[in-house]
Amino acid sequence: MQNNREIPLREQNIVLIGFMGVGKTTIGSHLARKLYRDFVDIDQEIEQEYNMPTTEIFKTYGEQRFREIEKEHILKLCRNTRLKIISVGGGAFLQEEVKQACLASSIVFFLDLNWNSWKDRLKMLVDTRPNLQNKTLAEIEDLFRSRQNIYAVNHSKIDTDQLDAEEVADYIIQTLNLGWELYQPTRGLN
Ligand SMILES: Nc1ncnc2c1ncn2[C@@H]1O[C@H](COP(=O)(O)OP(=O)(O)O)[C@@H](O)[C@H]1O
Ligand SMILES: O=C(O)C1=C[C@@H](OP(=O)(O)O)[C@@H](O)[C@H](O)C1
Ligand SMILES: [Mg+2]
Repeated sequence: MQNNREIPLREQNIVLIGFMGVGKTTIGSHLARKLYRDFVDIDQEIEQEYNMPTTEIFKTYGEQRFREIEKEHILKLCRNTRLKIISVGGGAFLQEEVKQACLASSIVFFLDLNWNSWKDRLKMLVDTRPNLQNKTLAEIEDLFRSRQNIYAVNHSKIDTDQLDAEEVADYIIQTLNLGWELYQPTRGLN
């Protein structure tokens, strides 16, 4: 496993985590464009591999199989790549090995959103998120709250409540620039 002490800070992958619908895919693609990096969305990779949407993969093969494929994709990226912007699904950090691999090899940003803001997005999410289907609002709130502890260990938490996706991406870039300059300054290198 690549360890983040072996990869220069400025070249480490950036991994976005957080609950379904907080904006990992949208913000990740803005971030990649703004930083001139490749964007990898793990759900999109899996959907391409299986040539079917996530909902169908869950129905046909089950969530357990989805988690195995998800783990394979993420571990491979952690081992073999740098300079990527990676959006992982909201359940990826349920797997301890995935969480540890990301934290060891990459800079992990937790996109936080409060429940009140999140629930306004439910309608537009439910058709494409199998883990939101056939649940009451109270059950979804329980899932939302119980998932928070898997995101609690991260390198930086971004409060996205008051920001649009582009603003979140800009804020992440400011945070990265501060960290990069502090820990691996470019001044005096040439
Ligand atoms: N900061 C934001 N403010 C408002 N809406 C957003 C924001 N980020 C994402 N969205 C919207 O929320 C929905 C879910 O975003 P998505 O990027 O698919 O989330 P995730 O990948 O975390 O599941 C999309 O319709 C997207 O346009
Ligand atoms: O949290 C989850 O269990 C899931 C989140 C989804 O990704 P997003 O977080 O991008 O919606 C996707 O991986 C799958 O539907 C399962
Ligand atoms: Mg997504």
